[in-house]
Formats: sequence, C-alpha cells, structure tokens
Amino acid sequence: MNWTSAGEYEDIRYELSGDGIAKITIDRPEVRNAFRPETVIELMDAFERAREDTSVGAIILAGEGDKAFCSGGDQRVRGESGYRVGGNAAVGRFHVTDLHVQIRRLPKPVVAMVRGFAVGGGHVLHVICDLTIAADNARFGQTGPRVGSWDGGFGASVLRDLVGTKKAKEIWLLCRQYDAQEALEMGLVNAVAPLAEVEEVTVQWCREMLALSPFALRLVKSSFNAQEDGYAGIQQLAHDTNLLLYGSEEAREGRTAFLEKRKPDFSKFPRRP
Ligand SMILES: CC(C)(COP(=O)(O)OP(=O)(O)OC[C@H]1O[C@@H](n2cnc3c(N)ncnc32)[C@H](O)[C@@H]1OP(=O)(O)O)[C@@H](O)C(=O)NCCC(=O)NCCSC(=O)c1cc(O)c2ccccc2c1O
Repeated sequence: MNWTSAGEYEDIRYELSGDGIAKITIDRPEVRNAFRPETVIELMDAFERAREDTSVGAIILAGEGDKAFCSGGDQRVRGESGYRVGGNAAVGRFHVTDLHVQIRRLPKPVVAMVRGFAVGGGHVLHVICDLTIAADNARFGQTGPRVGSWDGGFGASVLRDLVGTKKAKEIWLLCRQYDAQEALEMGLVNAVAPLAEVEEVTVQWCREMLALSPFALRLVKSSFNAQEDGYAGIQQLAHDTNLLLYGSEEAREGRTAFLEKRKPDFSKFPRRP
C-alpha cells in the first residue's frame, strides 16, 4: 500500500491512500505507542482533518510497528491529577476523554488495525473504533487496576455491549491478556489476519465501505450511538437526519418563505401515513 503523508506531526503520522482512506498512526514505538497529552492533541487534529476532508470516507487508526497498537497513557507523564502536557505541567487531565467522544461522533467509519498489544487506554481506543481488524500477533487487555487506574466511560460500557457483562468484568477485574483468536470469539474484534496481511485486509474492509452510500453509513453509526450514548447519541442521529430534511423541497419552502417574508405554504406536501 502506498500512503502519502498529508500532515506534519511529532507523535503521529497522517497519511492518505488516494482513494478515500486516511490512516492515522501513533508513532511512539519506543514506548509501545503509549500516548502523552501531545499525542492525543495531535490525534484529535488528525481526526478533525479526516472528518473535514470530503475525499475521505474511512479512517484507519494504527500503531507504528508490529509490537503494539497502543499501550495506553504514557505512565512517565502521569501526575497526581491526570497526564501532564510537557511531562511537567502543574495540573494534568485526561485529554483522551475528548478523543473518545470525537471518534464516536465522527460521521465516517473508524477502523482500528491492531498489531501487537492493545492494552490499557490503548485497548479502550480500539473498543471505541467502529471496527477492529487484528493481526494474529495481537494481544488485548485492560491494565488499569494493575497501575491504579480504570475507565468507567466507554471503556466499560461499550466493552460490555461488545462482550457481555461477565466477560467485561473479567477483563477489568483480572487484567488478563487475550490473543487475537480469543478476541474474535468473544466479539471484541471483527476479523483476524496474518500479521503480514493485516494492512491489506484492513484496507479491503475500508474499500468495501467506500463502495457504499456514505450517508447511510453515517446514519448506521449514529443510530448505534443513539442507544449507547443517551441524549448525546440521540442528538447526533437527530442532527444527521435534519441534514436530510434540509435537502427536501418541504424544508426549502420554510426557509424561502422566511427570506421572502411571506407565510410558508406547506399544503402541497403530504401528511405521510
Ligand atoms: C504494552 C506492554 C504489555 C508491552 O510489554 P513488552 O514486554 O513488549 O515491552 P516493555 O514492557 O519492555 O515496554 C517497552 C518499553 O515501553 C515502555 N512502555 C510501555 N508501555 C508504556 C506506557 N503505557 N507508558 C510509558 N512507557 C511504556 C516500557 O517502560 C519500556 O520502556 P524501556 O525504557 O524499559 O525500554 C507493557 O509495556 C505494558 O504493560 N505497558 C503498560 C500498559 C499500561 O498499564 N498502560 C497504562 C494503563 S492506564 C491508561 O492507559 C489510561 C489512560 C487514560 O488516558 C485514561 C483516561 C481516563 C480514564 C482512564 C485512563 C487510563 O486508564
């Protein structure tokens, strides 16, 4: 696959396939692609770039190298109140909270391509993605309670939706690791491919989606989130469908009547049964 670099970053890479796929890669292999606040800020910028680019229809999230997708928050910059910008900011926070919401809200499918470890906050990242394609060397797990942390947000609720309550509790309470085949069997990933072929397979899945109606895919994603994300999810689905209403003659009559300072005439539009 020939990727073209399309953005200048320090901790990540942003690349385009040329046929509608953006690939965002966490590029910190020396720490198994752990993220620091700066990494998350760059990831958010790249996801926004992919969202705004109308030539992009699917996004791959990956980690550099074969050893890890992502090992979660960089423990070297973890402070008393979160992760610290520059490693020494007086007050830290969880920048990743906003990234989770951004990936859920992004109206294009996001596919995690997992090679090696997806653990801790790195595991949560793949859980939040719409699909996961795992290499046969992938290993999954939560590590929070081992390092004095946990994620009771999407990292618990969406995980439970995927694998069921007992299994989700097992994953969090025991901090075990699971291989790619076990992950497939429990519904944590969509497919497993040989390490050497995982990118080809991931791109193929993206291309299958690129051949489909982009607006239908947008609605599929927001309808799943509507149930899982409560009011915020309903808001996303409602606003997405309002985009469709805006394109109708009926809605145009309302806007045009306002601009022409007359009463709208909706009489010609059916009151659908
Ligand atoms: C990922 C591993 C299983 C890999 O093991 P392996 O044996 O292959 O490699 P090493 O252990 O030798 O690691 C190589 C090298 O990388 C460094 N490193 C690895 N992970 C991290 C990390 N997360 N932070 C910093 N550095 C890391 C390691 O120290 C080595 O460095 P050397 O200098 O010695 O070469 C294994 O490495 C592993 O288990 N890593 C830790 C995984 C982990 O516990 N992650 C943090 C979980 S908590 C979290 O991620 C988290 C983040 C958030 O933002 C949250 C926000 C809100 C709520 C909760 C959050 C949250 O829980």
